[in-house]
Formats: sequence, C-alpha cells, structure tokens
Amino acid sequence: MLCEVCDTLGPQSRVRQRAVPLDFSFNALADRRFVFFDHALLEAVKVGQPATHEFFRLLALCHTVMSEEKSEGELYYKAQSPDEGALVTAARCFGFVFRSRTPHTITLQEMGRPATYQLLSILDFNNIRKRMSVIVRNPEGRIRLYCKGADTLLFERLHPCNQDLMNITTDHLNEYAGDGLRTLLLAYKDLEESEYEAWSERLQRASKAVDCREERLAAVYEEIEQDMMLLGATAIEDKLQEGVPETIAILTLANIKIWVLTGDKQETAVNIGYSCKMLTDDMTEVFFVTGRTVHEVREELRKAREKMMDSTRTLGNGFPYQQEKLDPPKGSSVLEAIPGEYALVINGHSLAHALEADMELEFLETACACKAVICCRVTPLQKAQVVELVKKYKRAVTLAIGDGANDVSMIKTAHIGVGISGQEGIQAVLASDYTFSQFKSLQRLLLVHGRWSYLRMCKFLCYFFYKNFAFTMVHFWFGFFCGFSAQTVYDQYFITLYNIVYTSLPVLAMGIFDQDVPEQRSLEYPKLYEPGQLNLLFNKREFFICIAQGIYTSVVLFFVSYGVFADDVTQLADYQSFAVTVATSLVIVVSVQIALDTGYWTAINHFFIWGSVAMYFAIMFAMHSDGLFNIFPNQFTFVGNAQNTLAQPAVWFTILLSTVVCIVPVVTFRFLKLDLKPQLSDTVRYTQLVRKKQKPQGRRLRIVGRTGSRRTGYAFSHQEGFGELITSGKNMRLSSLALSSFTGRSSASWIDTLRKKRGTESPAAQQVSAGVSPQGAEASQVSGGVPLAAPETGATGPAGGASAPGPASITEECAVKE
Ligand SMILES: Nc1ncnc2c1ncn2[C@@H]1O[C@H](COP(=O)(O)OP(=O)(O)OP(=O)(O)O)[C@@H](O)[C@H]1O
Ligand SMILES: [Mg+2]
Repeated sequence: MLCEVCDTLGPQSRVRQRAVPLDFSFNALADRRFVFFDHALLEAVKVGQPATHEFFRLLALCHTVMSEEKSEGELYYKAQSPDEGALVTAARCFGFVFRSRTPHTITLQEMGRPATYQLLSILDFNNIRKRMSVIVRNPEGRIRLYCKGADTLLFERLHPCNQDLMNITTDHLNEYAGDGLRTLLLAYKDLEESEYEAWSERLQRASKAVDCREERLAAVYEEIEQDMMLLGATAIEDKLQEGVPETIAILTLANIKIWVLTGDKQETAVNIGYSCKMLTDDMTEVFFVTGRTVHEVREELRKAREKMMDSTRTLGNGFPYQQEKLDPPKGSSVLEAIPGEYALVINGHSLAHALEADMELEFLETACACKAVICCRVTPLQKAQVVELVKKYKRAVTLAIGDGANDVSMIKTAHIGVGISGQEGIQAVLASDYTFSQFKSLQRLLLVHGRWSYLRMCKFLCYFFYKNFAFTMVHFWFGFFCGFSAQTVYDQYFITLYNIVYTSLPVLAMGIFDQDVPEQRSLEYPKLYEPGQLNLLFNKREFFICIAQGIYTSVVLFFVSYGVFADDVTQLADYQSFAVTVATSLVIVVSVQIALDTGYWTAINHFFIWGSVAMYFAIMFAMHSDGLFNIFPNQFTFVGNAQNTLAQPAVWFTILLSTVVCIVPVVTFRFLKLDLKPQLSDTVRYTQLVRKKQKPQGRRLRIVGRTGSRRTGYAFSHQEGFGELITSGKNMRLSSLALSSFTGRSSASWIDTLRKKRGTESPAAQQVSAGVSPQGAEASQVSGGVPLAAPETGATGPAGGASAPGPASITEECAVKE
C-alpha cells in the first residue's frame, strides 16, 4: 500500500522501497505482518502533523470492517473488501487503531489514547457512487464527514480552494495508477450542528420513502458530500494471481475473445492489461474512447474504425492474402477480418453512450475488430449490459468470470458464469455456475473439461440417433412385406429392453469418460478448442450423417437376413427365427459401433459393452426358455426360438455378414477422413501414439514455422529423427512428413538453423528428407546432415500461432522442451 498525505508530504516522501522496513514497535497494537518502507510518513505521524493524523483517522473511521478482540491487543479484522482491510490495518500500525464498533459508536485508540466517536450516519458505498462516507461526532463534540472513494468522483466534490493540491495529487495518482495500483482519494468536511440536523431530517424522509428510495437516498448523500477538503490518496497493489497472463495467452490462441470489464480507473486498468499481456507494445494501436457526449463517443468510435479500415487498404496492396482477408466469411463483418492488432479502451461514461440503442452496434463492431477490449470505471449494470450486447448480436457463447459482488449481474447474464472464491466475499460464487479459487483454472475448465464435455455430448447424441434409426427403420422395411399391418419385427420384450438395457450403458460410459486427446495435449494445443466454437462435431450435416448411417444399418440388417431366409439357406423360414436373427445382428452391430466410437477405454467401458451383449443373450435365452413359458404361457410366445435359431451356423454367418457390411464402410470412411482430411485432434492423437511407440528419450523439438502463408506447424524429434508434423494449416496431410508443410525455402533455412545449432550428422535426417514433397526438395538437400537434437534454448509458448506478414519475413523458431 502507498499513502500520500497532501500538503504535508511531497512526492519525494513517497519512497516505494527502502531497504529498511518501518519499525512499529512504539505501537503495541500494530500488526506484526505489516511492512511499510516510507520513513517520512512515520515521522510525520510521530511529530503529530495534523493532516497526517486526520488522514489515518479517516482510514480508521470510514469503512465497514468489523473487529474482533480475542484478548488484550489481539485484534482481528473482518473486511468485505481486501482493500478496506489493508487500509484499516495500515491505520492501525501507524497508531490509529480501530478497536470496535457499535451501531452508534466507533472506538479507536489514537496514538495510545482511547477515543470514542459517535457514529451519526454511514453513507454507504455502492458501485454507482463509487465512494463511501461516515459522519461522526468526535470526542470534543465537533461533527465531521469523512469520505473516501474514486478520484474522478471525489475531485468533482472538493472545495475550489483545493485546486493546487488537486493538481499535485492528480499527478501522484496518475503515477500510482500507471504502476497498476488501485487508488482512492480521501477527503473530509466539517459540519455545523444545524446543517447536520437539517440534512439528517431529509435523510430520514428519504430512507422512509416507499418508491425510488435508492435514488432519493443517493440525492440526499450527494447534498452533503460537497465542498470537501482533500486529505490525501492511497494506492493499493491488487496483485494478479499466478498464471493470469499465461491463461489469457492460451485462451486467445484458442480463439476465445477476452474483454476486461473493471471498475478500476483507466490508467490502472491499462496497466493491468499490460501486465496480463492483453495489451502489448507490439500492438498496432490502442484506441482510447473517453468522450463525454454522444457525439464525441460516436466520433471516436468512427475514427477507430476508419483507422483499422485504412490499415487494411494500405497493407492489402498487392498481397492476395490481404484480399482474401478483405472478403470475410458470410455473416461476419469486414472489420473482423482486419489485419494488425488493435485494442480498445473505453471509459464508463463513454460506455453509457456507446450502449445506447443507436450506437451499440457501432460499438460492438469496433470492439470485435480489436484484439483486446478493456472497459474501465464501469458499473455492475454496465458489465451486464456489455455481456447482453454480445449475446444479442453475436452468435457467441459468453462466459463471465469475476470475484466480487459487482460482478454478480454480469455472471448471471452470461451463458456461463464463473465465480472466483477469494477475499471479495461469496456473492460471485453464489451466483455462478462454476467456482474455483484461481483464475488459471479457467484454462482447464474450458480447454480440457469444456472440450471433453462438448465432445462427449456430440458423440452421445450422434450415437443415440444412429442406434434408434437402425432399430426403428427395420420396421419400415418390414412393412413392405407384412402389408404395413403394424406387426413388429422384434419380440415385444426386445423392443422394451433395447433402449433401456441392451444399448444404454455403453453410450452412457462413453458420454462420461470419453476423451479424444489427453488433458495435457488439450492445454498444449489450444486450437483443439476451435471445433466446438464452429459447431463442427454436431450440426445439421453430422445429424444427417448419423441418420443416414442408421438407415443404412437398418437396410443391411433387414435385407441381408431377408435374403438369407428367403433363399431358405438356414432351413428356418419362420417369422420368429427371422426376428431373433435381426435383433441379434442389431445388438452386435450397435455394440461394435460404440466400440469404434469410444476413444478412451476404461474398465467400465469394457464392462458395459461386453455386459450389454451378454445381458442380451442371457435375457433372450431366459425368455425363450420353457420355464418362463410354463409360468406365463401368454406372455412369452417365442418359446425355444433362440436356442433353435442360434444353433444354426448359417444364422451366425448372417449376423457376421450383416455386421461386416454395416461396419466396413464406416471404418473405410473414417480411415479415409483421417488420412485425407485429418482434424487437429487426429493428428495430436497420432503424435501421441507415435511418441509412445518410439519411446522418445525425453527430448521433443518444437518448430514453430512462421511463413508467408501463415501456416504454423510442429515437428517432433525423437532420438531417431522427426516423427511427424502437426499443423493447423488448411491443406495439410498427415502423411506429409514434417518439412513439406513449409515452403522449400523456409524448410531449408529452418534446417540450416538446426545444423548451426549442432554439427553432427544424423541418419534420421535422411529419413525425414525422404518424406519431403517436391515443394520441399531444397529442404531435403540441405537436410542431409541435419542434427536432430538441438541444444536447449528454452521453450516457446504452448503453441505457435503468430505469423509474420509477407513471404520475406519467414522466420523459424526452434526450441527444445523436455
Ligand atoms: N470500500 C470502498 N470505499 C470507497 N470507495 C471504494 C470502495 N471500494 C471501491 N471503491 C471505489 O469504487 C470503485 C469501483 O469499485 P468496484 O468494486 O465497482 O470496482 P473495482 O473493485 O475497482 O474493480 P473490479 O470491477 O475489478 O472489481 C473502485 O475503483 C474504487 O475507486
Ligand atoms: Mg471489486
């Protein structure tokens, strides 16, 4: 915490860090954990400077902290906001100890002497007022108002005689905020008895008002919080949690747009933006929207858009890539395809105009074109409105994450609300769908569990449609042979048990446990998150594919069995044997299909799949047995059927044939898809497999290629050589080994880089070059002597995404990660 007491302490007294922390031993009630370095401040307190004393008195009186004194001198504070806790603790250490409060009094110990203040009123803090005040009568009987709050609001309410002090304090506040500290301004006002009495009456009336009570109270508060005297300012460091920049970086790579909505002032918010790497010095431009009128805000937004469009035109000259970028995909705005990195910082008062009906779209367009958006000094309602705006116009899923009560409305508005449990109370946690204590857990929530959950749901749905169509459509084909008499193909008990016993548990196990790639890989390759955003795993196309597969299966099941029975191959030509054959084929085919769909096998998956098939046979044999028929002759009419039918080898051949005809096309289709158009998850899985097989000696080489075509790739080096390539490029093929993904020249220089790093020849290098396409011929020549285990140079980020514009700026980065 930094403190500045105006008038008494100049900027030179604000020493951030001295080697020797202050000695608070003069104060028996000081908190031993409190560390402070500004000796001048302590001196000022000790010599009794009135302004300094008043400054700390304000900190000890103007708050909502509760105290607990376990034994003499053992004080514990319970603060709703950690900032308030820090300020009251600072006052305590400097000799102004807050000891206890009752509804009408506050007891302090001021420089060793007890002092009880009569608490006349508390003018509560809220996110619109952004300040709080207390009115107290001091032991001498004087009434004084103490106020602390956001600088912008307090400056407007100071007495004009504070002008010089305000100027100095503004400089200091900007300096603090520039360092990313959260600042507060402190002020006081002496009140006459009569003045307070009159105001108190108005307050009583306002607090008893039935309608518009909040507004009336705010107006009455406003009346008294005027012409105050500036006392000083405080600045508190709100440390970023561990892993925040990394999490933001990884989520950005996963194509997740991140907007920061904060109540902090602009300078603090911008500084935090830089420290969490949302804003960087490499950005083309950061637009600040600070207009106070509708016209100004509209103008600033327009200028920002124009600049972005201009850059598109300038950069676009002659580069087909740019042209491609200028023709954005259907449904998206031209601005969203803008090259370059821009950021938008908008203030709360400007945001109020930007969110008006006639400007909201302009604001959204501009903001969406920017890589980073920071809205500062926003109220909780505005936070919710921004989320609402995105929900209204973008087909996007919104997630709001916050820790304080001021984030509740936004958490509730967003599709997914996440609360961080910390020192800011539990309101955010109670309002949220998910809760954790560290921001960095967000990456696991989204990239691992969110991804898996989407995958599982999609697979579950696809399989569900498939198995039901395969089951039901058989009746339709049968209808042509039974004159659509509504006779069912299957035994009635099979119809009842098919969905609830024979095929439910395997798909449930898949829906619970399935994974396509392990969690570590999900975090390493954030691009894996994209299929979910693009709805690739379950959409109309996928739906129709499942249905088509289901219908195809039903055709095969029915007509293969029909063909066999019609030719009398089985010497069984009865309806019941046919029913058993089709039903058995169906259960086996859908079980094989779920086995094919299951990407992650656990003992439970095995148990459920084998168990379901075993259960089918067990139940069928039981129901077709003489025993049950003897007890319920009218119920179990298929007596002896299973035993007879399944004793025929031809029936088993029929079942086998149906299964093969159903499954082979699926396997072929999947294989071709994997080979011709692999998804990133396929490639990652494949890498995993290869890695397991090759048992690498712990070294993996990651190459992030930055090429003019904006392709990026990774090559893995095992001890024997390059394994394979993972790429996010469009036309990559799994079979095209590492270097063909890069242009020949690029590969050459890339390999050259490696060669420089280590000069020994490796036979594996030739192995790589053998897989190089003509495009990579130059590379293959060079790669004759490439050393594959490059020396350790430190790891790059988790994935390569950035690209330098233009073919001339082809660069490669090599890093070896253990
Ligand atoms: N207890 C308080 N007393 C007086 N002023 C306060 C108090 N708490 C916050 N403020 C002022 O009100 C402003 C808005 O607070 P708010 O809680 O809306 O946002 P924040 O805590 O600054 O940021 P975030 O939105 O990131 O939580 C703060 O920046 C601060 O200047
Ligand atoms: Mg807050």
